[in-house]
Amino acid sequence: MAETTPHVLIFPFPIQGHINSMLKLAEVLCISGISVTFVNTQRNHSRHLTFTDVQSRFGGFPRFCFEAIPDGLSDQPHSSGFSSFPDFLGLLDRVEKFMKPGFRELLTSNHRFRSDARGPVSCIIADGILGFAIDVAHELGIPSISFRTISACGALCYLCLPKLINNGEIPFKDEDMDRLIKNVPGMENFLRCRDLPSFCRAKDANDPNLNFVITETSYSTRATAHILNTFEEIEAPIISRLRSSYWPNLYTVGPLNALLSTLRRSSSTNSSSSSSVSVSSNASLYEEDRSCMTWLDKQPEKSVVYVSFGSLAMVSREQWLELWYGLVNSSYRFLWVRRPDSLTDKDNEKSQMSAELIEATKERGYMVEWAPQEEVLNHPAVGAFLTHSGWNSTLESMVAGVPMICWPHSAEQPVNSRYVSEVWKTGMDMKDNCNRSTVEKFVRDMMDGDKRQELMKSTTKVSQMAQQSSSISCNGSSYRNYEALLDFIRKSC
Ligand SMILES: O=c1ccn([C@@H]2O[C@H](COP(=O)(O)OP(=O)(O)O[C@H]3O[C@H](CO)[C@@H](O)[C@H](O)[C@H]3O)[C@@H](O)[C@H]2O)c(=O)[nH]1
Ligand SMILES: C[C@H]1CC[C@@H]2C(C(=O)O)=CO[C@@H](O)[C@@H]21
Repeated sequence: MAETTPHVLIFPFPIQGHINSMLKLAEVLCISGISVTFVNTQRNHSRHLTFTDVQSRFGGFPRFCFEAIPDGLSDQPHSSGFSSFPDFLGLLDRVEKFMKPGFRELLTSNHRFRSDARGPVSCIIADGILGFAIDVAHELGIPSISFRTISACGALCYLCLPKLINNGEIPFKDEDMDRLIKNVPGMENFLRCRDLPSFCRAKDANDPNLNFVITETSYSTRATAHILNTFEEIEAPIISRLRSSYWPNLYTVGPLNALLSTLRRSSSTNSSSSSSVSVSSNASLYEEDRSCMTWLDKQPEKSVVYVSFGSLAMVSREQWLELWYGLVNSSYRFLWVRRPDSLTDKDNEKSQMSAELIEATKERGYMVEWAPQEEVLNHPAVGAFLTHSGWNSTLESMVAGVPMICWPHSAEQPVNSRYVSEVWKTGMDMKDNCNRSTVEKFVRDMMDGDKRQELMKSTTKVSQMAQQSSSISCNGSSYRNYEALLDFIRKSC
């Protein structure tokens, strides 16, 4: 009997950091001959068509298609949508009112997939915080895989939150943020109160954001299998504990940016077609300003600090100015991404800018609203990354071999920044500090201090491990795990 080609439906939480990693997984599966349907929201699908080359990127895969479901934004300007953390509860409301029924309708309606030449959906890969998608999969008898797009260390912290509450470790009882946390196994010697996910700083155990992540994380344990965008060598003890205590059928296939590059190279070498392999993996919901690449081309090697805080972080005018003065006073060059919707207080920012700040910025700074980040991190002029420690940014910096100065904002970023500084030694943690003298000191220490030599040794080693994990010739751990995931998906259909 002819082997049936699996038809996998992939469904991300509708924000940049989740879409990027899940669209990379979609392409990886397409290269392996799997039929893939990628479910976007209508707003994000429209942004992808406007700001990216996703149509040509997936045009060579006839068994791939996008589907777009309602998001409650159709009557709002194109620029609106979820792009700031305070709007999180507004987004959750739209997930409940529009995405949940829209997803169910997509899966249960006849006109969608029944006539689809690719055959019915045989496996659903849903974002680890969209628990309702697991319910729909169970109702339809379709195997479900939960893909949590954060680090393994972040995921373990979330899974341990009920225990932290039961043992009185959260909410915090006093102001001592350096007290060690006892109830996250494997982190007892270095994880402090201030390093826990930002939701743990809630004053009330019934905080809605805290309860959302606890509920969705517990939901995810019902999936048939789990995926993480990480690699065994960087988080081995945590991954082992996740498998033994929570997610026995766990596939670690990251860094997905490295795995995708590997499979693209392998595919273009093997395929007889001369079609050029897409090099872009841009899934941006904003327009990239590529002028920064021209500016970088004019800068000396390893001379630039790249500054970006992801797609959700909100920064006050006071924080911007402290960062700005710190960067300028460090005397190093900087490329700064200032997402247009990231300022909490837009008015009279210019009034605070002194003439010397403006002059110094012209001399050695460059600012864009959104950059081709992976290309920037791999540019020879970039010597360090001042980041918010979002997991995609952290992985991208690791693969590129760029050391990080971490200024975490929200979610599991504080856990990531603690691991970067204390465990992986691939950067420094500036957590809870944003004054100009601290920023200046961190940049100087990073760019030319003795500390840099030490950090570059471990950063280079981690970069090599990340590349090897997805290497076919090295039979890398993530490549092996990806092959095992493919086997699981093929047996599911
Ligand atoms: O100018 C820019 C800035 C960012 N990026 C890309 O945008 C993504 C940002 O993702 P990430 O670094 O993970 O940050 P967030 O957008 O903040 O991601 C959210 O989702 C992540 C994955 O779940 C979590 O780790 C974070 O805490 C959460 O804030 C990355 O792939 C970047 O390459 C660009 O392409 N251009
Ligand atoms: C808006 C944030 C709530 C938690 C989500 C998340 C996760 O998967 O745990 C990481 O950060 C954000 O993307 C989401």
